Amino acid sequence: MMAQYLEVKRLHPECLLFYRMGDFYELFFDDAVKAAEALDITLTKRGQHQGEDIPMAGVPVHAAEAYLARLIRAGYKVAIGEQMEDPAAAKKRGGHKAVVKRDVVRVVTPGTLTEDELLDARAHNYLVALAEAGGGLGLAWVDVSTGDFQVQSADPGGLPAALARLSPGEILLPERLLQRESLWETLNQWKTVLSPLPSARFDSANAQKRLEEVYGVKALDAFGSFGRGELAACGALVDYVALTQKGSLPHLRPPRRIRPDAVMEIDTATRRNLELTQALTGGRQGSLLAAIDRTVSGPGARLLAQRLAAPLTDPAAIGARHDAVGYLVDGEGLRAELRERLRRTPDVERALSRLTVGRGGPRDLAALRDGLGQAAVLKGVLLGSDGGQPVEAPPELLQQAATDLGFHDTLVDRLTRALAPDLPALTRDGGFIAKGYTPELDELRGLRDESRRLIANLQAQYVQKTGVNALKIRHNNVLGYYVEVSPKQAETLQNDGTFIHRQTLASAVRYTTVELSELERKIASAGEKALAVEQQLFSDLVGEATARAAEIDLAARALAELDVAAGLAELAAVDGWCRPHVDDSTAFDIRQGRHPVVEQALRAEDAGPFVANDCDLGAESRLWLVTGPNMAGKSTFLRQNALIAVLAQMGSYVPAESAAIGVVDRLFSRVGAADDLARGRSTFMVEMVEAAAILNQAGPRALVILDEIGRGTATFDGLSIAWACVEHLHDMNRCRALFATHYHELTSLAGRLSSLTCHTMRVKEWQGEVVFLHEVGAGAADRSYGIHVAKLAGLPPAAVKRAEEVLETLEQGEQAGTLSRLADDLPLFAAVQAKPADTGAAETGPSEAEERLRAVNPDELTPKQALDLLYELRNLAKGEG
Ligand SMILES: Nc1ncnc2c1ncn2[C@@H]1O[C@H](COP(=O)(O)OP(=O)(O)OP(=O)(O)O)[C@@H](O)[C@H]1O
Repeated sequence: MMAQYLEVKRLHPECLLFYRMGDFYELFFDDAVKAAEALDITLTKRGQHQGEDIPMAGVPVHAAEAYLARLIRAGYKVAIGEQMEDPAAAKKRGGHKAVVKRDVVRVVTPGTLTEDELLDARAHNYLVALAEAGGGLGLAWVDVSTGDFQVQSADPGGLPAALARLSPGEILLPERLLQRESLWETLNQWKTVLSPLPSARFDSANAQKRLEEVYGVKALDAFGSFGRGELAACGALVDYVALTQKGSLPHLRPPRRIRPDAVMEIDTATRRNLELTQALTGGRQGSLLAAIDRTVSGPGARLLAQRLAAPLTDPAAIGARHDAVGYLVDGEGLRAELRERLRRTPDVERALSRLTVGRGGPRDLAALRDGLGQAAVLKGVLLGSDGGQPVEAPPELLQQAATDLGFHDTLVDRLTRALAPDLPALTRDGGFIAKGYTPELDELRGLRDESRRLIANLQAQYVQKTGVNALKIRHNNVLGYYVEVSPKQAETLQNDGTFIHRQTLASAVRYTTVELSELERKIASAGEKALAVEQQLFSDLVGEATARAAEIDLAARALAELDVAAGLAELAAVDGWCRPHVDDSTAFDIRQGRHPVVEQALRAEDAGPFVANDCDLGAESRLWLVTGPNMAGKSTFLRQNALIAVLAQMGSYVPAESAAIGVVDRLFSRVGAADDLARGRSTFMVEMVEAAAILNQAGPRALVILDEIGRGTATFDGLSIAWACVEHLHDMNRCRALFATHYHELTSLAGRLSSLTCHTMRVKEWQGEVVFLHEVGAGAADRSYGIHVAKLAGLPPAAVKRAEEVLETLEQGEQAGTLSRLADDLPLFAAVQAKPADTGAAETGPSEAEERLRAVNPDELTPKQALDLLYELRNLAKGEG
């Protein structure tokens, strides 16, 4: 047996091997040690290998799913090694020593799950493949549980944002890409989900053949024109799915090619900062997704999350989504009806996928029956053909959904007639085919039930014959059916030739009879035959359903589309959101915008109304400098505008009175400071890396949100960096931007930079207290009120008083110092010079730092070199000071 084990294990070295032994899956050697630790189960030993004890751990088969889930979550892959024959068959083959044949029937990996128990109903689980061929990178992804299959080209620069958008469960890549320096940083972020494979598996020519074979086409052109990198990625993906499912490929839609510029590019840091699908605290709670999700089905929730993660850039496509939402905002009755029905619609996508890989059960067929049944009704509701209110014709997207819902009457009807009212989860024990569906099954079942009645008759007959009233016919798994009497009564039966003795216990004596054995045989064979018939009917039904996989899948997607549109419409109608106008301009004019998450939080806490604010980043005021005290709402204001852009472009209405937005192609945000200790970076370093990414990449269609850049370092450093960033954004990037800062000195830039305008969060001082109005007004703040916030936070009175004294002294000093002159000169350099000027060093000719600076050509510097230079300059300045 060990030899067999080692052979199976040799073929799956990267997996933990679940080796089936009777009612348990056993793990041996290192696998046992790892599993025992991850699952908190006992580590024992069994036998010896090369003179050493073999460590062993096991999980019961009936509870294996739960253990699997935990191992997958802990990042393991698991190969399931099943017994491929009956132990009796093995014995027949080779006597007592024969080992039951075993083979791996499936490899469970984080990216290839299909079971509901292992998946989150409301989130996609993407398996991603990254490949390189013909000098380009290709990125393909598939959700095996739904068959959604897409592909795009990528470059090392755009890869981080694409991966952040997909948030993969598992990433396949050729081993050699692990060594690629330009990808190292990106891949390192995802290292827990990487599955490196031999590079030969990513061959684009093989991939093409493989895909043509899978989709039964002669050329792939019908699906789009794919680059070689894209082909290689698709091929590797399909191969891996087939390999892990051991040949039974689930239904996969033909790969859909996405143009990288068809979606708004949002990098990892921005997604995190804006809490799009996950709050900073980790969960979904508190994220934008949670705040806008009014969907009522799993597929709807998944599609919503997918859309939020990938807002569009094509105004026409965005407008089409707005049309669908708008139609359902107006049609209140229709919306209510759709949502009520969708709520009762099961997850057709995932049921279909399980059925196609041969892992489905009777309940999955029922899901198709109910889901497709609802689809037919929904179609009628949508097109007004159900006798409801005639409404104006639905917009294109909803028309398309109605068409895609299709006609499935025959299948639904068949399933309705075939399935029993109460369904078991598994086909194993039968009992899922309805009475009356086939005469053959009814007859076998009748025979089985009839035989049971015959047994009761027989018992009555024996009671009469023997005069023993307590005589019973019973059944157990060892003896089968038997006649049982108490030892006292046994004598009566002993003398009757009919009864053949089987067993004597302290409390009972058991017999069989020829008639009883005969009946038993009949019952067993009727039961067996009935089960076989049921299982055959099951696979017929599954075959019938999977033959229509493409149409069913289309209907499933249409259901999700309807759920998303109706959910967004519900949100817009109830919370008073407006339809944004999105076009190709560079406008950004939000009137009375609100932050959806903060607004909901305030409402939940009954903490007063949310104050709406305007934001117009038109050509004259592309760059807004927002100052204001702590706690006045700067961050909220900045984020709300970014979120409104995301919502508008994903196809949702927005929390505002009106919104006109020229398509944003890239969104950047640097909000708040967070350490990244795992990667050995300080808060300041993280901040600078993110700022560098923005200044290097933001083009004229980008939207940039910068909150308190530079606050993680000494005042002068910070101010200088912030200053330089504002100038760079204004002159070089020329994008729409909101820049919040505590450095009031920056407001003096307004005079020099034509498209920069200053705004401030208004506060009122009232009876010595500060009241935050959360209102954005023109102008600049004159004070930070930091000490006021410290007081609110409960800093001891003595410390507050002392802080006020220190502030007063500092403010007097500042007026006399060089700082106030800062705005008059070339600003960044003035800050660097501030210290030497104090000590009179400036009079002795250009300093070393100045010399160094003159030798620099900023346009040729990489961000890293710029940062190094900054440190160098500071050290020089320190030396000179
Ligand atoms: N427009 C608004 N209407 C009502 N309440 C608001 C508004 N904006 C912000 N608030 C409230 O004020 C709190 C602080 O807001 P926010 O964090 O945006 O302030 P901030 O100015 O960025 O502060 P800091 O400078 O300390 O980071 C929020 O948690 C919210 O409760």
